[in-house]
Amino acid sequence: MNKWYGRDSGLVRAVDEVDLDVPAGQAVAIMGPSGCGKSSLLHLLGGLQRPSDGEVWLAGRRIDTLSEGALARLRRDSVGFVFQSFHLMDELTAVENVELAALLAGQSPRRARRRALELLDRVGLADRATHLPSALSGGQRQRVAIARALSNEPLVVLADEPTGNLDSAATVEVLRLFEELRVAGQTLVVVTHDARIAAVADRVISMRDGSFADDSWLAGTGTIYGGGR
Ligand SMILES: Nc1ncnc2c1ncn2[C@@H]1O[C@H](COP(=O)(O)OP(=O)(O)OP(=O)(O)O)[C@@H](O)[C@H]1O
Repeated sequence: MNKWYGRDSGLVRAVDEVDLDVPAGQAVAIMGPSGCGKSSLLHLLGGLQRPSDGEVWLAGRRIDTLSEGALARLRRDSVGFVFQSFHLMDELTAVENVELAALLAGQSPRRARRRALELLDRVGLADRATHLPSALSGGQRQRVAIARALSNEPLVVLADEPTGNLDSAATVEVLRLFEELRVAGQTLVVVTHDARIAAVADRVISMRDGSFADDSWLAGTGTIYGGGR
């Protein structure tokens, strides 16, 4: 698939002829210098952007041709997003942030609350459930964001520089969580500059100028991304 921005002499080939299969349960780290297309690729995988050319298949379903509404539902119900700057709602407590995502994904209020509390417990923040994000450390905020990303039981968690704003100790906390998710069989795609995250991934892809310069894994049968060709 391709993602181009601009045109003519201003054309940027942000994602250039990339062919990616990700089997269920694989933890993938995408690395590479600034501007090589990592975020653009992640946005294509999450249905946040459409490819300029080519197809995106998620769990056997072609997603790049979905309507805006269907794409929004797919993101809400099937994808967990984690961002560098957390993107929590400042006026909601930790548990409310997680709960809201579960409610939006269609869970009943009672189930959404129970699931939110379970997830906060899973990320080690049961005792911070009623704190506002402003009363949490960066690492704690990112762990709330990871709990939120899991609230819809996503097919895949997509993370864009999840430790980019964290100090070393907080990075280790988040690293430990990703490792737990990987062991639990959660499919993960993480864009990162952090070699420590890459070290716990099953597969490391290095990008250069929109293409894969290196891929530590030899493609087999695709079941999460790919499989549509
Ligand atoms: N909306 C846009 N319009 C025009 N060009 C864009 C747009 N988004 C990204 N680009 C360009 O596409 C290329 C890839 O950008 P992208 O953000 O995917 O790279 P990245 O590897 O994630 O970078 P970083 O590590 O700095 O976040 C860059 O040259 C960037 O300037």
